[in-house]
Amino acid sequence: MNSLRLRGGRRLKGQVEISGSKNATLPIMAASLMSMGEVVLSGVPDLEDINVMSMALEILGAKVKREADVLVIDARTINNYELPESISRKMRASNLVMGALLGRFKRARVAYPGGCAIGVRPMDLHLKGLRNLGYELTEEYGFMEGKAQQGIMGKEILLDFPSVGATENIIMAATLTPGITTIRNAAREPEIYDLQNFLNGMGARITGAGLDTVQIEGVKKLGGVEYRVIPDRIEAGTFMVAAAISRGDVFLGNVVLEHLQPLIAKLREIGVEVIPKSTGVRVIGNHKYRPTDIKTMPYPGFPTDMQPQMMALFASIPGTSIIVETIFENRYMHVQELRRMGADIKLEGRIAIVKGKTALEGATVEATDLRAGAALILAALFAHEETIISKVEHIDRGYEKIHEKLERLGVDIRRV
Ligand SMILES: CC(=O)N[C@H]1[C@@H](OP(=O)(O)OP(=O)(O)OC[C@H]2O[C@@H](n3ccc(=O)[nH]c3=O)[C@H](O)[C@@H]2O)O[C@H](CO)[C@@H](O)[C@@H]1O
Ligand SMILES: C=C(OP(=O)(O)O)C(=O)O
Repeated sequence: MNSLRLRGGRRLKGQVEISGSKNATLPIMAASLMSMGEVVLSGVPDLEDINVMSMALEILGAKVKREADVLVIDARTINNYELPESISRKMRASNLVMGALLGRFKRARVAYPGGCAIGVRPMDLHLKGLRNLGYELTEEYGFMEGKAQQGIMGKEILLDFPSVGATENIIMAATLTPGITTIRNAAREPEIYDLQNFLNGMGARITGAGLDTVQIEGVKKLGGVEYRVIPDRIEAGTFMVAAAISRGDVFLGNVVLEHLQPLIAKLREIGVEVIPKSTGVRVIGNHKYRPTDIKTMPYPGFPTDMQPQMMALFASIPGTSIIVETIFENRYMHVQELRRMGADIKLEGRIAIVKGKTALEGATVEATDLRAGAALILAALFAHEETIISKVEHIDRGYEKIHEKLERLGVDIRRV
């Protein structure tokens, strides 16, 4: 198992190129299963989660080839609609093949997904939505099994909560289901909009993604497409916070500023200078930050995937900042590790009270999940002495070559 050794105290300086979005690529890869042509994806990040999704597609019978940041997927030959537990358990996003397989075969058998220990993460909203379309869904022996009933037909579906994955699974199944499906209270994340654009590129008829009502007119068949995925807004956000916490000066290339608005607003409130440029964004830190509050919400609210990183930043700002985590009930695993580094954080249910300090101390800590690991890297940039972060495999799920990118910005970091 890998660890990262990181010596804090340096101001980050220079330029970093943001990779393609993990959370956009994963549903797009799943949706490729419905294509009767060749899918060529570019801007695909080199990440463990992407490798797992590639394996899932291959197990289902697709051919997947990778060259640099381009992935070529040929699903014309797939003949299997069952995803075994050995692969499903490796990550939460494996559940996204469900909607695609139902669309393509009108049958699917998918073992319950695994993923980070940030909450229970049930599948009820996915299954309820798919049932509404006329698919019969059963849950037995650790599998979700679906098949089309007579006369499946697009419908009005009202999601009880704007779940990202449920919205994506329903969009995919509805794409190859006759009639018109309308999803109300749909998730509005940029990754949903990217999925819509990708599917429409293959011949789907979807409108409204990015708003709370998405309409899908079922088509009979999808063809091939060449498509570039959007930049990763969470990787970008993490590097923005890295610039801020190290009181550095960093230019980020390959970003979509609109996707970063909830974070930019908070960074500016704190006193971080965020300067949009035509080819990216420049972030300049200083020593006069003010504490603030965040409440995680579905997009365009503040993203839960940036909550741990903001907690690290708050721990470096004298005064009291408050965090309310409303999306995942167990997304405070990083608190205990940040405390080892001297952070003063109290938890009251879903509320975290962070009393910032002028210094943190290096320690031996564990990345308990992906963004918790990112928060520890950020805290380590601010800490005196050396921090050793174990279980880096969690961080590698979502950050492409993170130690190399940080090293180029002047961080004293080693992978051991
Ligand atoms: C691969 C990917 O894109 N992952 C992202 C996706 O996860 P994911 O799609 O799993 O997140 P959801 O939006 O579905 O989950 C949000 C909340 O809804 C609950 N829920 C969800 C589905 C369901 O059927 N029942 C239910 O109760 C979850 O337990 C959670 O508390 O969106 C999350 C919220 O922005 C992000 O943190 C993840 O990084
Ligand atoms: C929670 C995340 O991913 P996943 O949904 O794949 O667990 C994340 O990207 O922060």
